[in-house]
Order: sequence, then C-alpha cells, then structure tokens
Amino acid sequence: MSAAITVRGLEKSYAEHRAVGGIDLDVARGEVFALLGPNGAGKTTTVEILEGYRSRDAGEVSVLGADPADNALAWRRRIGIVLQSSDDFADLTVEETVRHFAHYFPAPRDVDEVIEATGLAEKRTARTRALSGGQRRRLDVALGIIGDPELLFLDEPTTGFDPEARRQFWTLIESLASAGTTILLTTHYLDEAEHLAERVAVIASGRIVEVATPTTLGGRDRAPARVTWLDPQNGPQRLDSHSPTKTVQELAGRFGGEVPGLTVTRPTLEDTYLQMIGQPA
Ligand SMILES: Nc1ncnc2c1ncn2[C@@H]1O[C@H](COP(=O)(O)OP(=O)(O)OP(=O)(O)O)[C@@H](O)[C@H]1O
Repeated sequence: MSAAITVRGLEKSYAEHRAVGGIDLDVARGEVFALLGPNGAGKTTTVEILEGYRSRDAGEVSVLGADPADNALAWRRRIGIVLQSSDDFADLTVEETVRHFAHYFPAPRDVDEVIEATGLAEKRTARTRALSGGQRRRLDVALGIIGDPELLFLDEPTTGFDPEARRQFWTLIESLASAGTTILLTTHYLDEAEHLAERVAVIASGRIVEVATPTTLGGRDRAPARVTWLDPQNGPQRLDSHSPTKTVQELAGRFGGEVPGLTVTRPTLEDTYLQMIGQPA
C-alpha cells in the first residue's frame, strides 16, 4: 500500500498557543480518510500545512511524494482543494467560473460533467453572487475537482447543504473514490464520516486521540447494546447488555410474548466520538 500522505511529529504554534502538538498520520493512496475533532482541535491547521498553505514548526510531511512546503506548481496541479468560499468570481456565471479554473490544469475534467455531477446544471448561467449558500458550496466542490486531482482535500464540504444535496455529494465522493482519488475530509457530521471514510482520526487539542475504522472507533464494536422497553407498572426501562438476544428472550418470557416499546441499539459513531472527546452523549 503506497502512501499518499505521511506525517511524522507535526507541530505548529501560533504565538504561545500550540495548535498542533506532534501529529503522526498515514493516508494510503485511494483511501478516504476523515479527520474528526471539536472546534479548535487543529484540523484546519493540519490540513492547510498538507496543502502547502501554512508553514510548520517541526515534523516530516510528505504529500504525493513531495514536501508541501516546496509548493511546486507540478505538485499543486495534482491536488484538489475545496476552499472556503470567496467572492472573487461574483460577476462570473457558474459555467464561466468552472471553465476559468479548468484552464489552470493540464488535463482537467469535462466542465459540463463536473457541473452536472455537482448538481449545478440548473444554475449554469447564474452569476455566482446569486447562488444560495449550499449552491455556492457545490461550486467550491466543482472547482476542487475540475483539475481531476489524485488527492482531494475537503474541509467541511457539506456545511450548509440540505439533506438531499448532502446525499448527492456523498454519491459524487463515492464515485471519485471508486475511480481511485485519495480523499482527506474534515467534517463535523459523524454520519458523513461513517458513510464515506474507510478510516477516521479523532483529533483533540492538537493531538491524535485514535485512528480507526468508523465501526471500531473507541471500541464501538465491542460496546454493549442498550435494550429499552416500557414496563406497564414502572414506566420506561433500560439495560446495557453484552448478550442482547438473551436479554430480549428473557423479556419476551416475562411479558408472555411482545415486549412493549422494545428497542435494541448500539452506540452510534457520534455517541462514541462525544465520549472520546470528553462530552456526554
Ligand atoms: N492564524 C491563526 N492565528 C492564531 N491562532 C490560530 C490561527 N489559526 C488557528 N489558530 C488557533 O489554532 C487552534 C486550531 O485551529 P484550527 O483552525 O486548526 O482548528 P479546527 O480543528 O480546524 O477547528 P474548526 O472545527 O473550528 O474548524 C485554535 O485554537 C485556533 O484559534
């Protein structure tokens, strides 16, 4: 498995504040990898160092085999970045903006296909200043993928998307991933990380807490199931059980059949994540 991103001992401080305090990361080529962490954890700082936009104080960093600090043009053309929105192209239409960006790359994707894939076909001739927040974010994504990058950085890409747009975006990311694009994603949506990422890293206070698959993070796969039911005499009941099938059988025996209001759940990725970063679910 060759590496798209290798990070060892990455450190970055702003004046006295240590934003990144010694991070190690390995992202394989073709992998979809998510960085999770609370506000101010150091995700954007880390990602912007990998993108060549911020300097680092210490550590080794390799992105597609090069040091991002060198910021070579040929290297930059191999990566895609979904930037936070800017107003620079307010007077251009969606199509003009995408076409303009396509010129920066030696082998861009087809402009019409990208507009279609990002759900902007109906807004093709709209000025970018007239787009809604979610449509503007889709345009940011379109500009990030127009160069047909080997590695795509997505920093909170679906903020402001409605649920349907988020699903469409996930489909787009899945198709890029299945075509072999490596994707580094930061998100505050745990369902998004669970849906898209093969592995996730939880960052808190500038350090990695854990790197795991979404199903095994924080021992989630080994956590007990929660069985809840409604007791006609004593109201809502709950029991955490490592053998929920047995628990349900016993309850069925007790109630002589249907257990009123029965639910059996496992901790969600969000439950596990909140516990890891020290916040009660
Ligand atoms: N240019 C800067 N100057 C000074 N401090 C900064 C600068 N950029 C970030 N910081 C600080 O570094 C810490 C990490 O910020 P960063 O933006 O990397 O966090 P984040 O994990 O991306 O947060 P969010 O989820 O809110 O986007 C924060 O405490 C932030 O205030």
